[in-house]
Amino acid sequence: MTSTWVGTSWKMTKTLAEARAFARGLAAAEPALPAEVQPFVIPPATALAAVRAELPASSRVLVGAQDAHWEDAGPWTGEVSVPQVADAGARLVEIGHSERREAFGETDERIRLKVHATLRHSLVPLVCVGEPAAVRAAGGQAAYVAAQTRAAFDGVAAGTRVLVAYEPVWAIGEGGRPATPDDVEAPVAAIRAATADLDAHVLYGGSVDGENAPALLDVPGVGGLFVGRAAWDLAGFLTILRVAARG
Ligand SMILES: O=C(CO)COP(=O)(O)O
Repeated sequence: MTSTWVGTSWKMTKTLAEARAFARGLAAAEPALPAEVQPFVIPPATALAAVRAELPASSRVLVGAQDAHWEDAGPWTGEVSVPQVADAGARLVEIGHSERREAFGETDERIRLKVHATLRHSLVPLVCVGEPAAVRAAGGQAAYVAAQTRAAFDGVAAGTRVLVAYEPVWAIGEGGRPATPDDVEAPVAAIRAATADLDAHVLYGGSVDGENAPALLDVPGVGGLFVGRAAWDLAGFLTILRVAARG
């Protein structure tokens, strides 16, 4: 995976009409997008199939799910499984975002099970790791993300293709402080060491925008960006895709 990966999770935003409009616009812009950038979009589950349907069959844009259960089917009210999101058009499954770890009790063990479920169905896991502010204040960030990464990929076969997003919790969302390249370098090196036997591609996420994107992409070991708010409108996403190609 040598290209620069640039994607957005819409989290819990967008109606179907808004999702379709974004996807139509992205499809129209795609022929002019830089070939060295691999775009991806992670809509809410309600819009997954619609976004995929708006993109041409030949589109390079990959669509992902924000989460998926570790079992293939069964009495799990409110959940969706990997086969279901694959059926809706997902090629990626985001797993272990800090919002899910914090608000929905996502544990390292569940994340590991979800990684294995994703791989069982030949989708690519996008595992999010990142330290909370208190861990950063104590200087423990590299060890913390290395442990999260090792736990997530425990038992995964050597050479397996995976994505990891380094997303420090204190850098994400409203009130987040964007990480500096210095903040990012050691944790990314730790993630890369923890995935040395895998075909891993490491992204940075947390308050990315068109201004800070080039410097973050220059950090050794960073192979892309995972963007929330700044890419929720199409113009913002296209800006970051173009900036990433220039880096
Ligand atoms: O959590 C993120 C991507 O998963 C980042 O969100 P923001 O870019 O809105 O800080």
